Amino acid sequence: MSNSINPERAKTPFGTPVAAQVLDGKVTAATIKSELAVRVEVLKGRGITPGLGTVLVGEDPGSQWYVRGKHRDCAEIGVNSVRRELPADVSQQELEAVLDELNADPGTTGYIVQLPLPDHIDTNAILERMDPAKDADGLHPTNLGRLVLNVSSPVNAPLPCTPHGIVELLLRHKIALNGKKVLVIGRGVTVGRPLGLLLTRRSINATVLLAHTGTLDLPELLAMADVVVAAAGMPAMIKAAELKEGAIVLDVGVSRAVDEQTGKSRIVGDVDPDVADVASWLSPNPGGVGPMTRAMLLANVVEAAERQAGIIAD
Ligand SMILES: Nc1nc(=O)c2c([nH]1)NC[C@@H]1CN(c3ccc(C(=O)N[C@@H](CCC(=O)O)C(=O)O)cc3)C=[N+]21
Ligand SMILES: [Mg+2]
Repeated sequence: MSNSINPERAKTPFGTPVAAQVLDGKVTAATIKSELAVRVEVLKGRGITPGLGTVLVGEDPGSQWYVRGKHRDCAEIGVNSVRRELPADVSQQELEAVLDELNADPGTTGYIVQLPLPDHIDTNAILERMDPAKDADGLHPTNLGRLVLNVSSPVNAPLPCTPHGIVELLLRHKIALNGKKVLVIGRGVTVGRPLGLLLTRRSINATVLLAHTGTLDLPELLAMADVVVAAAGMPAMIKAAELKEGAIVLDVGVSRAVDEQTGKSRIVGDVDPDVADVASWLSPNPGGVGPMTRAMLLANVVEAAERQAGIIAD
């Protein structure tokens, strides 16, 4: 972090920069996991053990790492998990046959297909092949459709994990978005697009600006945003000087860089570290939205099992 004082910040009554408060995804995810563990016990008392299936195609080390983490998370809250690993050259038909097995397996109450899939696979056809009642990512077209129709909630259908994690992270820090201008950067199907739908619900009531690579004047939008959600995957693209004083900033993008000193790979977010000098709240990366995404996956698995057991989630 630089030592220079942002000139705008220096004009505040405080005179010197005050570091942003941390939107701590690690601590919040741990709280959510302990709440879910109680619900898992209730299900087990009724003879139902929730089970997550993961489907991993190919040997990308990053994807392998994420999937391992998901199984660890399940074990922590008493959820069973099964792993299906397929070679990178698996055919569409073979992959669909695995989904059919998981759809039919009563022990698998929810599952995910780790993305991205290899280019020769039709990803949308795969997502559509899933049983929407077992869709732990909330990415089946039926569940995305329910989000558009505003009938999804934990009661009726799963929500996509990262958008839900972002909303939950804000709620649990008592940050209300009613009437606020939220700039979402990135229009991907897993984050930006569904997040816009979630934030504009009446219960949250934000005004959403959805920016993307075709956006012409991003600085103009950044200057007016009360909240910025950076999900572009462009290292350190959000700079302190572009932001409104006191903005709330969520760093979602994940890029990797090799540390010159250690030679180790490390995570680089979309937000420049200097942003901590002007933001009122900042989600770190790592330690922010990533752990929340994983917690919301667990929530989807538990809620799917509750729906299957006829227990209504709240
Ligand atoms: N079907 C599917 N569902 C997904 O949810 C999905 C996916 N495919 N493909 C890849 C992305 C990426 N993703 C992350 C989840 C957790 C962290 C996470 O917990 N990160 C840690 C640090 C991780 C590290 O140190 O490498 C953190 O932010 O603190 C990151 C990224 C889920 N994804
Ligand atoms: Mg993170």
